[in-house]
Amino acid sequence: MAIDDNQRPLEAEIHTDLAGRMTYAGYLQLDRLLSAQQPLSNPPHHDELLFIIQHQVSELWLKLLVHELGAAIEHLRRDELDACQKIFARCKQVIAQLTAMWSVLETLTPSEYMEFRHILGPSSGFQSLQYRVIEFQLGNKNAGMLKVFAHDPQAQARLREALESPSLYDEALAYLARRGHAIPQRHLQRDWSQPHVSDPELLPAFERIYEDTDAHWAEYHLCEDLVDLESQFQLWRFRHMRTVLRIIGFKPGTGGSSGVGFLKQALDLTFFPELFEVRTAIGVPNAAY
Ligand code: HEM
Ligand SMILES: N[C@@H](CC(=O)c1ccccc1NC=O)C(=O)O
Repeated sequence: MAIDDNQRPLEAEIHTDLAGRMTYAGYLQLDRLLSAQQPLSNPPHHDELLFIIQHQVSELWLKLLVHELGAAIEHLRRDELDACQKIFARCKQVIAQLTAMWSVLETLTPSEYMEFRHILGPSSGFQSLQYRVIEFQLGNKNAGMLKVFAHDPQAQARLREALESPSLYDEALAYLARRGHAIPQRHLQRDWSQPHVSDPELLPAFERIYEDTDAHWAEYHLCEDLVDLESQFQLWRFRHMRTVLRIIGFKPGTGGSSGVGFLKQALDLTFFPELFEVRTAIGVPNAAY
C-alpha cells in the first residue's frame, strides 16, 4: 500500500527512550571513530578529508583481514578445512572492497593532492603495520621491513611475530603432507622468517591434485581458494600502482622509495608460486618443467 503523505510513520514499539541503554553510537564508539578525522592542512583543504577517510576505512578492512587470515591459518593447522573455506570466501570479498575503493580516491586530481601532500612529511602507506602483517601472513616475508618499525617497539614486536610464524602457504603445505602428498621435508621444518621460494619438487604433488580433483577434492578446493586470494590481492596492488601513477606520476614516494617503479616490482612477487606454475602442466602429458 502506498503511503499517501510520502512519510513513513514510526511504529509505536520503536525504542525512543534510550537514556542509559545500549545505543547505536555507544556500541560502535562513534564519538571516537568520527572524531579521528583531523585534517592538518591550513587553511583546510577540501580533499584532505577524502584522503584520511580512504586510509582509515582501508585500515579497518585490513584489521578484519588480519583477524580472518590468522583464524584461517589456525583452522588449517587443525585440519578444519570447512571453517577455512568460509573465511576465505569472506577475505576475498573484503579484498574486492579494498580494490573497488580505489575508484573513490581516483577522483583526487594531481593538482588537488599536491596542494596538501607536503603535510604528510615522510609518512607513507609503506609504514602500515596491518598491511605488512597481512603480507607476512600470506608469505611475502621480508625481515628488512622490521627496521621501518624501530620507532615503535610494540608494533615491531607484532610484526616480528608474524615474520617468524608459518604463513598460510606454509600451513597449506603441511596440511598436504598430512594428507599423504609428497611435500619435501625442507618445506615442513624451516626458518619461517624467510620467504617461500618456488621449488620444482613441489609440482608433482600439485599436479596429482589437479589431475584427479575428485580424488583430492578438499586439497583442490584449498588450492583454488589460495589462487583466488592471490589474484584478488594482486588486483589491489595493481590498482594502487595505477592510482599512484595518475596522481603523482613518477615522483618519488613520501616514504622515500622511487614511487611507481617500486610499487610495480611488487606485482612480480607471488605468494603461492607452484599453484600458478602447475597450470602450465595441466592437460599436457609428461610435461617437463
Ligand atoms: C594519493 C594516494 C596515494 C599515493 C600517491 C600513494 C603512493 C604510494 C607510494 C609512492 C608508495 C611507495 C612507498 C613510498 O615511497 O611512499 C606507497 C606504498 C604503499 N601505500 Fe600508498 N599511496 C596512496 C594511497 C594509499 C592508500 C589509500 C593506501 C591504503 C591503505 C595505501 C597503502 C600503501 C601501502 C600498504 C604501501 C606499501 C606497498 C608495498 O610495500 O608494496 N596507499 N604508496
Ligand atoms: N606515499 C604517498 C603518501 C601517501 O599516500 C600516504 C601518506 C600518509 C599516509 C598514508 C599514505 N598512503 C599511502 O602511501 C605519496 O608519496 O604521496
